[in-house]
Amino acid sequence: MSSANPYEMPPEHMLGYDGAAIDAYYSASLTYTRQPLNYHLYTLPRPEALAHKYFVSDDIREELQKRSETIHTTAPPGLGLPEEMQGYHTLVPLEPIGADRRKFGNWYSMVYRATSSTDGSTYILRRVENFRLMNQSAFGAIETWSRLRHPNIVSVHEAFTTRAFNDNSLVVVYDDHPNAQTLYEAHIKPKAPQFQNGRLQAQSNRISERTIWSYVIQIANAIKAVHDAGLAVRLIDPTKILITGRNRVRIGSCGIVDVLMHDLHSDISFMQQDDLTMFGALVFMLCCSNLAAMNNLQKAIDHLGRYYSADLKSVALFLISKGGPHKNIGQLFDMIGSRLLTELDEAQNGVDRLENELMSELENGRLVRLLCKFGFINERPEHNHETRWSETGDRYIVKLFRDYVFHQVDELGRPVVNLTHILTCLNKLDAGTDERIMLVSRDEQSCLVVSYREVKACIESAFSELSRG
Ligand SMILES: Nc1ncnc2c1ncn2[C@@H]1O[C@H](COP(=O)(O)OP(=O)(O)OP(=O)(O)O)[C@@H](O)[C@H]1O
Repeated sequence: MSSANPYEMPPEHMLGYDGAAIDAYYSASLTYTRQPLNYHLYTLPRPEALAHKYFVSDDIREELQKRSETIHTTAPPGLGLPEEMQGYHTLVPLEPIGADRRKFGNWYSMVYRATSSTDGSTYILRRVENFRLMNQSAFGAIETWSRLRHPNIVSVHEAFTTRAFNDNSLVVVYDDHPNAQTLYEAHIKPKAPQFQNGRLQAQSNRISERTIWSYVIQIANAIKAVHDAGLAVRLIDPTKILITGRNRVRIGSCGIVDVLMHDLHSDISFMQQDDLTMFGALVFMLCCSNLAAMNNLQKAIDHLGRYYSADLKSVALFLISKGGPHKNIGQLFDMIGSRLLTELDEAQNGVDRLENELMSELENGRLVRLLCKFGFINERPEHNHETRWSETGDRYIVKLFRDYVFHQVDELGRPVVNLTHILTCLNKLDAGTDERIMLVSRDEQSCLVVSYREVKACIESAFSELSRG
């Protein structure tokens, strides 16, 4: 009896995967029009009671699909962007060109997504315009940053200067988190009013206490890792912290200030103290939904006290207080107490949820392999000088089975388009069950009763004949 497990089959039975046939470094000149995707193309609403799922849930699929679409978006022509630069191509600006621009210290900066020619992945390039590097040692900190990997920090890859933009630009390269939003965009930027109950109503930006704690814990965790590595974040601002998934925040733009301010030799512990103050200001800005919250501290404290817990207020005040040289990020964790456990619970629940989602996709690859085998065999115009190879012998049964799976019609002659039928048939075929089915030819002149086990054997023998050829 043949094995029911496709992974135990000898290699020639496995479907070949030719990595070289796929161009990972897709051509920069490739432009095409994207058709809007129907994200729910192949899932119908299912009764909740059906515990077993075949596909990952629609909202996760849609989110991941949108990220993938974002990665493949190209820039409109005529922006005058460099074609290629230090191993990166297909640059796409992530901010509107020519819009109102805030300065990054003394400099203007611009953010692009670009594809690496080395590994085919996309990265984020933050370019600082008109920056002249005086001393190569300014890149020293970038090396330390690039070794720091942390779940709440956008990883730094490398930095270089370039004249590709027709000026002297500094470029720092970061991990790409497609469709990330900054904390500013998500929580502070005023939202357009919306119609509710027939009236145009202002949208509140207030963040729940639970979410604020989650942000505080994640950012504190990142700052601790940075300080432990002997570095300082130096830029903690709602426009530079990204939300990269559900509730997940990461500090972005790390390392850039170290290069820009390299000549101003500051004491690291002083800069680390500064991080805590910036972090405290961030908490006030988020709680008040206002970038300028620190301009009127008393008002900000009153607001925080009115809408949030006393514990959160203590944390914010601790961070902005002049605590002396011994004040450090570790002390914050003593104040957070059991909220850390709540965060841990949530994170673990999140992993469980995703693992369950992953389980539902587990079988897809197996079924695709089976479908590919069908594709290799059915309607093959010729094999071994036999033009009717795919219509004769075992292959005839494979053809009838293909019709049984895909080409059934109902009593009125309408196509049966039922995914469950296909999945059931393919799973029984893969398992090689003894259940018997009746296969009927299209002209209804011949009729065969066969078991799934027999059909499976036919497919295996036809496929191995092809693989040997
Ligand atoms: N690592 C990253 N991955 C994905 N998107 C990113 C990344 N870093 C930045 N972005 C996106 O790029 C856009 C521009 O970033 P930027 O930091 O310039 O924000 P900004 O709000 O425009 O700030 P500023 O006004 O200071 O330029 C933001 O929408 C942000 O979500």
